[in-house]
Amino acid sequence: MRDTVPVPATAEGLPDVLPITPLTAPPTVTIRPPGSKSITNRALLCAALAPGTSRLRGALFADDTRAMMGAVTALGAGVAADPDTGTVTVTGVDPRTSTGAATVDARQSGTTSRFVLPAAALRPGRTVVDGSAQLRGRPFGPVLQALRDVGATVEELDRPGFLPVAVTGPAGGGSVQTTGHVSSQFLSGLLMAAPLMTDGLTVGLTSPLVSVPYVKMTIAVMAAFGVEVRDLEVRPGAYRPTDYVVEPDASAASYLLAAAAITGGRVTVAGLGSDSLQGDVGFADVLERMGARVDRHADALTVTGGGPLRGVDVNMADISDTAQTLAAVAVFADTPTRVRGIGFIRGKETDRIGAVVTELRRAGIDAVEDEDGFTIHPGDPRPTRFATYDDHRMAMSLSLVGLRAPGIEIADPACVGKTYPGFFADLGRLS
Ligand SMILES: O=C(O)C1=C[C@@H](OP(=O)(O)O)[C@@H](O)[C@H](O)C1
Ligand SMILES: C=C(OP(=O)(O)O)C(=O)O
Repeated sequence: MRDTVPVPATAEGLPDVLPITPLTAPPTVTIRPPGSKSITNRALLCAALAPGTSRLRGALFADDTRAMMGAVTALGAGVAADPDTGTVTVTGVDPRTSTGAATVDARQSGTTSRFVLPAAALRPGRTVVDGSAQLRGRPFGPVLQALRDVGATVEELDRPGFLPVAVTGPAGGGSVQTTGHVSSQFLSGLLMAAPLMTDGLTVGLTSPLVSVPYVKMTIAVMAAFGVEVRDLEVRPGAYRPTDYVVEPDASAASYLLAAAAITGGRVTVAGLGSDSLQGDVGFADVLERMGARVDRHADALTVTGGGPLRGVDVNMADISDTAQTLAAVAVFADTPTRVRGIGFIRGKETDRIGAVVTELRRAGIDAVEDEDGFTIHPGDPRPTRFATYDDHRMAMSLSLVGLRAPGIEIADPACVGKTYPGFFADLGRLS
């Protein structure tokens, strides 16, 4: 066990441009993707707020979780990370007793920044939260307003509603209203800090909630650490230090399962069972609707391709991190695919609707941008160097096109380091 945070942050060693070689035969392979980013970052924060020592196993080691490890360290928790065994040992802190100045660099991580702001608002000390230029372009207004409403002082240090911000507590809690349609991460962050607010917290939503399964995941991880959420109400209380096992990442699994569907192979994702906490396992249901075979086991998920794929009309508001994956699959279907309900993904790492449509069009595919999603007409992609917009999901999704079409290259492949540093190594296991 090492006593710093020696986390491999990037997909080191990747070239500036990576050619993808089409598969010569359908793959039959079992792969265990790395730990879930979303569960790792929730468990890290709950553990950091629990008095005592918690141990996370199967945690993700990537740029986003490195950001959260750094963030909770800045709030005063102890973090000892061992990437070789996937174990993180966290020594919790009571932020309400923490008075010094602190600085958090959330890097590119939406979860880290949106989860840590309410936790930082528990501290009587002043915490500056900032991130990469990309994260500075993503919305924060709703959570900043909610923190003011529960008694914290919030200073927007640049543009109103954006990072960097300084937050000074303590946040007393009570009840607060916030929006649901921009990001579910605001609600998740408020809920995780809530038990340490003097009055607890009840959250009301002023607009429909997107990414609903992530809030259920928040409630499940909080429960594992001993805190109950009922009807978005949290009573004052304490987290319990816990040994916690992190599932493999279901969004990461979407690329591997999609690869099976488009190449007529069979891919089993180990460790993702039918009782997964992650909504993104539902991506397999979409592949099933398209004609792939899906076998669900207690501790694994298998997709088998082979027959023709039909286009689908699908609302992906619950599983929007897999929308770009579906765009790549849709290229190889027999009929068009329409994805709805995901207008909010224009505010992620990039405008994901505009980006995926632009890139597929550059490859000669008839892709159309809709206000709340996109439509992809099947076609034969021509050789193309895909731009990836510093968005890990652009790189991972568009590389799927190259498993069938010759001449596909991925620019800046190292951007996968945000959540899946070993992605291209795992993709190579398909050939
Ligand atoms: O809570 C989480 O762990 C996440 C929620 C989703 O974001 P939004 O709620 O902003 O859609 C998702 O896109 C992100 O990758 C992880
Ligand atoms: C949107 C994502 O991440 P985040 O919001 O946590 O930065 C993602 O991983 O696709």
